[in-house]
Amino acid sequence: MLDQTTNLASLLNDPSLLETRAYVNGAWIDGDRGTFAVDNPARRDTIAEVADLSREQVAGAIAAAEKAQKDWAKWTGKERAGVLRKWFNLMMEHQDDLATILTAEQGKPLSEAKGEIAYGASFIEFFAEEAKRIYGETIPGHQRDKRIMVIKQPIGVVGSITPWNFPNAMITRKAGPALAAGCSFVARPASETPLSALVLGVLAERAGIPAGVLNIVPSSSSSEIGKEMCENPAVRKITFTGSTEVGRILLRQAADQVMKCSMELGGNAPFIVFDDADLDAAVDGAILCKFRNNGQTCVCANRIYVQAGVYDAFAEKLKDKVSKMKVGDGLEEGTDLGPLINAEALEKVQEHIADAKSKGAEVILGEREQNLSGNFFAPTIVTGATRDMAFSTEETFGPLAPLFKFETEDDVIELANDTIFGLASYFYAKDLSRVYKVAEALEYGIVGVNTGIISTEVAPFGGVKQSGLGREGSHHGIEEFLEMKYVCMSV
Ligand SMILES: NC(=O)C1=CN([C@@H]2O[C@H](COP(=O)(O)OP(=O)(O)OC[C@H]3O[C@@H](n4cnc5c(N)ncnc54)[C@H](OP(=O)(O)O)[C@@H]3O)[C@@H](O)[C@H]2O)C=CC1
Ligand SMILES: O=C(O)CCCC(=O)O
Repeated sequence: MLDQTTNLASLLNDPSLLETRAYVNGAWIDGDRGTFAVDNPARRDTIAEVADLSREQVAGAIAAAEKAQKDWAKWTGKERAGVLRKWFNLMMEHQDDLATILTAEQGKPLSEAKGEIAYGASFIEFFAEEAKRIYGETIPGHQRDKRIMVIKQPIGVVGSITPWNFPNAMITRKAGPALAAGCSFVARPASETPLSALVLGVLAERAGIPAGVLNIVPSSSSSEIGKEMCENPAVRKITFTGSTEVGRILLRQAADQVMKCSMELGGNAPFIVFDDADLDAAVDGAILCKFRNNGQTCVCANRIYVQAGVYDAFAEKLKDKVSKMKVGDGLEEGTDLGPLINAEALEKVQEHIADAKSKGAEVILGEREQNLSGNFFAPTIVTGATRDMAFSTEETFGPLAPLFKFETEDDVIELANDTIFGLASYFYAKDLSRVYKVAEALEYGIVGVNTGIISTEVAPFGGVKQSGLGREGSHHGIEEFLEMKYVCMSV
């Protein structure tokens, strides 16, 4: 455990993995703006001071990435696959240390952090394999003397901005396909969780990824760095995960350069339990889906709709299981729910509960702030949720499960789709025709049927409506980092 007398490095098998300087052009550098503090959300104390890069330093990283990309693009797919594979192996070899660093700065339980490292590494493994399969195409010519060939080429320098909720996997899900495609990468991690990003730089260097191909640029000024990435003509693509609000800002900024953008933005996932569902399986699925990462996931259930005939039984079973979940420091054995990321996140959960109560909802479990020193909050269930309550339209991003009652399939589809978001959705049902109809009717990029976990490197992750643009993961994920060129030959 971390306390006043134990520092983070002493908890690691390989303390040299803990890096606080930025990684630019293969060198570890200090920030022109000094350092900024990284806090442990379980104790609210500072665990590291990290290099705070200026906008000019990030411009330098972009210039280095532009230069390095020219050679990297010439490597064969198999050569790129070789070093990416080494990077993957190193992540898995140091999985325990990477997870300890992640939990220390982000808060999630160590077992979940280990899961995230394996999940994050899986994108590097998957896209290392895809590096060899960037196929073009030939098209029969439109005239007798014409031959048409389509080739795929790396888009160039990629600017990446990622959030704190998955400080490892959100970077690897972007860097894996980018590097496999032959792009170079400048990553600006969330200011709450830069250590998990920097350790990826340490391992990339050890794996032999050439200088300048991967750059990690922590900075306390996200807006300045976002502007540099959008305004610098060397950057050809922005890839972002975070709130829809910031996604809109980046899209506006990127418009001036007509820059390609991938956006993984907010969600407001409905989780629907029909009366023919296996209720115990639905309860287990809801717990995984709602409380993973303490509800701080854009694919977490935000609204739980339960059909009238099974509403009370579902609420009772859910309450029974959730009441046994242990809240505590993620580094302690047996913790199911760690702290929330910061005080604002805690306030948002409290506001959503207060709003719901003022409109008639009943709290059947939780609500209290835990009697612990960090950003802890007890998992909370409210019944009697209605569409005028704040969580109907806004992501809570915390451990609050609101239960809405519905009568018919048509009603719940209308309710579920009544949002500007369209990332993940879930439902539990057995009737086959219902399963098909509902899966087709949900206006979401992802539908989980009889499962609460949908994340995998082999499937295309992404949303419709204001949840974003583009897909990450699967063979589709690499297309986001490639340009198509059509070559017309007269023979
Ligand atoms: N889709 C998802 O996975 C996520 C969704 N969210 C949603 O967003 C809400 C707010 O969370 P929050 O962390 O504030 O999300 P943000 O969208 O504000 O932050 C995500 C990333 O964007 C950076 N950022 C913030 N403002 C700018 C800007 N103007 N230009 C460039 N980069 C910027 C942040 O930097 P910095 O770290 O310095 O703030 C962070 O790295 C959550 O409650 C949740 O609803 C949040 C995180 C992930
Ligand atoms: O909140 C996010 O954007 C990350 C989703 C994590 C996952 O891939 O499951």
